[in-house]
Amino acid sequence: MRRAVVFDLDGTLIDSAPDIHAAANTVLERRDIAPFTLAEARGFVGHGAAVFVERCLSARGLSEDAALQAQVLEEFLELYEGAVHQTRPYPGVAACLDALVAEGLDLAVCTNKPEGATAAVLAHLGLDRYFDVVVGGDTFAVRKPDPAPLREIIACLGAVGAAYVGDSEVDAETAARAEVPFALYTEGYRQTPVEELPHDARFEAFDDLPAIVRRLLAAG
Ligand SMILES: O=C(O)COP(=O)(O)O
Ligand SMILES: [Mg+2]
Repeated sequence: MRRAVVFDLDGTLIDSAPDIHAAANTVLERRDIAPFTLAEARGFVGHGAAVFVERCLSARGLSEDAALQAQVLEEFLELYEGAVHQTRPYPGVAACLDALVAEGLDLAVCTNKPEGATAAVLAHLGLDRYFDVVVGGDTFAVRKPDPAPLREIIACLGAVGAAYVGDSEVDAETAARAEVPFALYTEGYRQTPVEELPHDARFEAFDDLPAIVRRLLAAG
């Protein structure tokens, strides 16, 4: 009986906001558009690169300019794949993934980050070897919070039980719609108070996740 743990990426396995922030500001500054703080940029992450750029421009009153939006997105995506310099896994991530693999679980990633940037950062950090399936925001026609990518991953792994681990509003909604138990990592990019986000378990340290996963999979 195969069982799987599917992870969100940005704000869950890795703290990538500093690189996303730097890439965005580089593109905006080329056009004399005022840069954002790290906290502001972090708050725009969650629905993929296109929505991230839309949110940046809309915060500067530039949401009506479709041509500008397309150019900024194109330049942002060019920088995004190499945006790995400041990105780090959260503390305890590798040891946690080792422990889950040792328990015989299949691991996968379901992120809204573009597929190319996802592959690049996972390889850069040596995390790619853990995952049997990796789905990005542009892998399918739909992305989270549509439940289809998560469901597709679980079907593709042939898993009879699964848990989803993520940090955000998007992840909580995805898990609920896919009817998959959800563990919320509380140290990521969520904007909503923890109590207001539906979750089956929550954790602030990756050391605690193997026991949580065991409990969620036993209950499912
Ligand atoms: O890149 C994003 O907007 C979100 O990425 P995530 O789904 O891994 O949190
Ligand atoms: Mg996330």
